[in-house]
Amino acid sequence: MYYFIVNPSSSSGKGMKTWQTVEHLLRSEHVPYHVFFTSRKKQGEELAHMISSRHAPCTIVAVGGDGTANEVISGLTNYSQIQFGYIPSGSGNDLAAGLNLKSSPSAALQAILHPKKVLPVTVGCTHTPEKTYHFIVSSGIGFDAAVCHEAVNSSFKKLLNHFGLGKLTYLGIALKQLILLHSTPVSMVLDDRRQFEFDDVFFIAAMNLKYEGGGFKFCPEADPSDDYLDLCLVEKMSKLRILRLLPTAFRGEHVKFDGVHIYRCKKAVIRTASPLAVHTDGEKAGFQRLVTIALGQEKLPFIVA
Ligand SMILES: Nc1ncnc2c1ncn2[C@@H]1O[C@H](COP(=O)(O)OP(=O)(O)OP(=O)(O)O)[C@@H](O)[C@H]1O
Repeated sequence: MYYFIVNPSSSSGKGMKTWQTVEHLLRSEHVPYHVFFTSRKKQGEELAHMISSRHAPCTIVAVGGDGTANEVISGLTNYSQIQFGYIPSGSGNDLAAGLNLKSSPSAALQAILHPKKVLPVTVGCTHTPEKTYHFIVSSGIGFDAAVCHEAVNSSFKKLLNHFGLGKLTYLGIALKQLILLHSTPVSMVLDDRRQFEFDDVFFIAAMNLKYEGGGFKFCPEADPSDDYLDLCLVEKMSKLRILRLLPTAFRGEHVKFDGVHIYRCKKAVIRTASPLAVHTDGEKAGFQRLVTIALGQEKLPFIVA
């Protein structure tokens, strides 16, 4: 049985149109399915938990943006008994880009109905003193997270989505956030043994996939099935230099800049001198001075082709 969890309001209403296309195809192929629509935050997580604990074995499909995929994945249990599918209809769509998923709803659905490749994907966990959050794309602290915090309720995002340009939201807000940008001392321990101290850091992005923020290829070598997180740490530099760096990050060429460091680890403990914004898959995870970002143990069977 196929269970669909649909965020109708993703990408400013595009989610409903995407679902209508998908439903038409399901009916024309006489595929048995159940559909649930989310109407508020966190409902995707609750639905995913209910379906995976009561109805496995089954295929669970999220229809929406990266935030919806994040909620559904956060709620899933019984990984060995389910297959996860994703039909992108969001603003940024970094998850689809990172896994090379089909972007058209009909092609994405065909891949889910007739899977040729199911990738065992490791899900990440960001532990804060209050709560543990999950992520599949990335989790970050500092500048990139401040951009995500603003993008979540942005009317600019709604406007750009209206013209099919939602991806540019993050770049636009990033340019604005540059004005507010500040750095902080950071101490970081990787895998309980490699210790680093930095005087001034703008942000750290822990990447399971290559892209975040609507296409910034912060960790060009990130691979969701390799059991490692790739970290991109950007030290303080002039704002003019950041302005030059950001566009190169779309091609992953920012790694050549002095002050940009790439690490690979299974666990990162990050302490900052002042509280900084934290995100998981673009969703808010508060302001924190201490986070532990790590990969989980289990692998989620993710239909990728
Ligand atoms: N019916 C709803 N109305 C408003 N918000 C919803 C609804 N259902 C879910 N949400 C919330 O909307 C948030 C954003 O949704 P989603 O990520 O799918 O779309 P998006 O923001 O357009 O895309 P992206 O994350 O790729 O930028 C999710 O965190 C989810 O909790």
